[in-house]
This record gives sequence, C-alpha cells and structure tokens, in this order.
Amino acid sequence: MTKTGDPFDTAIDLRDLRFAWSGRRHFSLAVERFELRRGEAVFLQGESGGGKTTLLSLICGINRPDSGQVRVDGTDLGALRGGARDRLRAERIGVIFQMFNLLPYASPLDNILLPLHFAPERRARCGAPREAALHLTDTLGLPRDLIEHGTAADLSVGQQQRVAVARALIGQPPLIVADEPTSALDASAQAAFVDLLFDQVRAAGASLLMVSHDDRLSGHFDRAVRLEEIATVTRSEAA
Ligand SMILES: Nc1ncnc2c1ncn2[C@@H]1O[C@H](COP(=O)(O)OP(=O)(O)OP(=O)(O)O)[C@@H](O)[C@H]1O
Repeated sequence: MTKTGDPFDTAIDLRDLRFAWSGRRHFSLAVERFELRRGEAVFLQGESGGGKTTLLSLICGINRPDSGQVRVDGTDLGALRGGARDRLRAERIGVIFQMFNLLPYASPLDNILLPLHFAPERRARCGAPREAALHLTDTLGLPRDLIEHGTAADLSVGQQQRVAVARALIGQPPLIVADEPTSALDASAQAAFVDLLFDQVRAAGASLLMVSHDDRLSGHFDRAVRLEEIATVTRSEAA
C-alpha cells in the first residue's frame, strides 16, 4: 500500500498553495494540503466558477502559484524554468483542457501526435505513434478518414473533445488531468470514453484527476473530493 506524506509516493502534492487572479474581479485560491497518491483516481467537483480549472492550471504548471509548492510525480514545479516545466508537462501529464486547445488547421491525427514531439520518453512508449493514435480514435468511435485527412476545425464539438482525449492518453503519461472531458459527449460516446480512460489508466498504472459536474461518473473513482473541502476561495469586486 502507498503511504501518504512522502512526496515521491504522490502523483500530485500541493502544500500551502496560494494563487490570485488580479483585475477588477479579484479571485484567490488557497490550498493548505492536497495529495493524490500514485495510481489513485480522484473525482473533483465544485460549484461553477469555484476555481477548479484554476487549480488544474497550477497542477499542470500552466500558471505559477504566488506561493507554496506544487509537486508532480515527485518534481517540484517551482524549481523548474518555463521550458523545463513545459517539457515535464508534455512527458508526464496528459491534459484534457476544458476548451480542448486543438490546432484548428492541423489534422486531428497531427493534433493527437503533437505532445510526443516534446516528450521523447512518451513517444518511445508508444512504439508506433501513428498506429497508437489511430487505435485510440477507433476506440473512441472517430472516423479514420476525418482523423487522417480532415482538420480539427471540421470536427463537431463532441468529436473535438474525443480528439483532445486521445491527445491526452497517447503514450500513457503517468498522470491524467481532465477538465470536464465528457461535457460535449452523448451517452454512448461518454460510456466509450470512460471505458477507454480507465483501461488506459489501469494499463499504465497512471493517476487521474478529473473535474466533472456529472455525479453519475463518480462511482468509477477511488474517491470524490469537493473543491470547498480542500481549498479556501475569496472573491471581491473593485468598486
Ligand atoms: N484568465 C483569467 N483571468 C482572470 N480571472 C480568471 C481567469 N480564469 C478564471 N478566472 C476567474 O477565476 C474564478 C474561478 O474560475 P475557474 O474557471 O477556475 O472555475 P471553475 O470551477 O473551473 O468553473 P466552471 O465549473 O464553470 O468551469 C472565476 O471567478 C473566474 O472569473
């Protein structure tokens, strides 16, 4: 059994974290302690606008905390410069962004392969990246012709979401961070996604942090956490 408290046994370890968005509307988030153990799957819920996406952006090193520590897979993100943080994200974190962040004029296949260009270890794990990508998109029910020869801009929102899912899963990163990855999917695409996600997570022994408003999904996870339980949020508006 994995013991808690050892930063090297945790996939995510947050300590005394503080972050604020500045501007007319001030929003700040503080997390004293949060751990996600290696191999654990955690379902994160919370009210809309509560700060879940903000927290994920700090865990992925997209934004930097004002103070405190973010450790991913034992590495302190604060000790890394921007380029090294981006490489760590590409190697170790499969991120499914809420807005998908696909390159609109690239093919869906090239979008899926993109993180591998910055992540040699992840690329090596794939063996044959193109075949690995097509296996993922087949499993997610995406038509091959569109994936290979279309552009991301040709896709429906639900298809874009599935491409974003395949891009996060390719090369079996040890940590998957997903921000409402099923919001644009119909019931059958959602079921295929959840099956694929957990197959991949188990095969890779990966850890998973997923934000969703869909309570029905929580039963698949080791535990569910509400943001309010782990974070203190303050808001104010300039007069
Ligand atoms: N780039 C930004 N600049 C300034 N404020 C921001 C920015 N992104 C988010 N915020 C503010 O941070 C707060 C938390 O937003 P966030 O998107 O993290 O919440 P959320 O819990 O993910 O919401 P939802 O469930 O609706 O996606 C909001 O008040 C939002 O206006």
